[in-house]
Amino acid sequence: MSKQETIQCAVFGASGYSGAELVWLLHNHPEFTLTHAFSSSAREKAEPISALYPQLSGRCEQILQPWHSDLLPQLAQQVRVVFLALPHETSAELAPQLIAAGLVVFDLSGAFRLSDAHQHLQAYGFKQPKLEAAVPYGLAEFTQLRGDEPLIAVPGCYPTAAALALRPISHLLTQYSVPIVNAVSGVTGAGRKAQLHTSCAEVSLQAYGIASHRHQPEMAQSIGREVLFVPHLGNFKRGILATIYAQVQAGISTATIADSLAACYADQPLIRLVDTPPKLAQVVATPYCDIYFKLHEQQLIFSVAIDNLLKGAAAQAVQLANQYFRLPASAGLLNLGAVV
Ligand SMILES: NC(=O)C1=CN([C@@H]2O[C@H](COP(=O)(O)OP(=O)(O)OC[C@H]3O[C@@H](n4cnc5c(N)ncnc54)[C@H](OP(=O)(O)O)[C@@H]3O)[C@@H](O)[C@H]2O)C=CC1
Ligand SMILES: CC(=O)N[C@@H](CCC(=O)OP(=O)(O)O)C(=O)O
Repeated sequence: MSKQETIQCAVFGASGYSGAELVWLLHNHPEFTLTHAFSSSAREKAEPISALYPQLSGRCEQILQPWHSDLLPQLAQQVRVVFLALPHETSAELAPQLIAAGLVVFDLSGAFRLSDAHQHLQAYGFKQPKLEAAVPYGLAEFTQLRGDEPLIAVPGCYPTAAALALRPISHLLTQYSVPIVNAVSGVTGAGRKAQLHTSCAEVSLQAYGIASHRHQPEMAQSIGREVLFVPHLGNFKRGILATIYAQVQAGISTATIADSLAACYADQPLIRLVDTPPKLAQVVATPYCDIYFKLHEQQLIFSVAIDNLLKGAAAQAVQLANQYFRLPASAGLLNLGAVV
């Protein structure tokens, strides 16, 4: 494919953490060309993304521009695909306009992840816009995109880690097992906007949102059974380490679990089944999800690691776009490092 024939795309929320990672991935992608990067605080004066992220100086000088709805007809002519790395409610408002203009939207927010409108309202505090077609929930390893969907909901960071461990073995759990997901995230999970309680110097490893986080219903929907979720915030920059406990049926062996995971992920290049509990350092700045498990009597324990901004956000979105356009799952995702 010559550069002329690449797929033109745009990023909204490009000044934010997930948006900046998207810009970097798309800037380097062999089959996509990033033509527009929007940021709500971009001034009329053109400013390159390297003004916000100096580590990109000389490597990516993508201009950040402000968005006005007047730009939509022109954008729809120039671009096929749009990635939204925006607050949930902003995505909910913008995505229907982009779809109506004929664009394909990969939404990194939670605006369209929950299929139950009441659950969505409870979790997010605003009504989900009604769309004509059902929105696929894009846990990449478990989603078959046809390539004609107008909107794809990219899963949340914590639910990605939990579901990649639990989905392949869910049928081996006891009927009433309610898996417990304890996960620790770095502060980039809270986004770039400065807030005292997520500032690295203020944070000291702490649980929050116990059994009430909006990702709990998302995990339950993805896994197909109730879960108990306890997120924690750690004073490190990026990465999620999830420890997951679930009860398997009597007689299930280590080999059965290993075989289920191996069969499920045999052709999935971004899942690594590992023999020792993963360290965050081995996934940070990579698009991988590393999964380790141990069976102790009937208790199955997983240790799972992802980079929240990559496999938990930008890299998974690009992986889904790869699938949408029939490209290899890992196209443009390996050997790049990260921005933030
Ligand atoms: N951080 C993470 O680990 C993950 C994040 N996500 C989701 O991705 C999305 C982006 O998150 P993240 O990158 O962390 O967030 P950031 O806070 O880092 O960035 C948010 C972006 O949205 C823009 N923005 C904020 N308010 C508005 C508005 N009213 N109108 C238009 N643009 C606006 C900001 O632009 P500006 O600053 O220029 O105004 C910024 O570019 C969220 O929906 C989040 O839930 C999903 C998975 C993981
Ligand atoms: C550490 C931290 O604050 N993490 C965020 C979750 C990450 C995120 O942005 O949420 P989505 O995946 O739903 O988009 C939180 O708990 O709200």
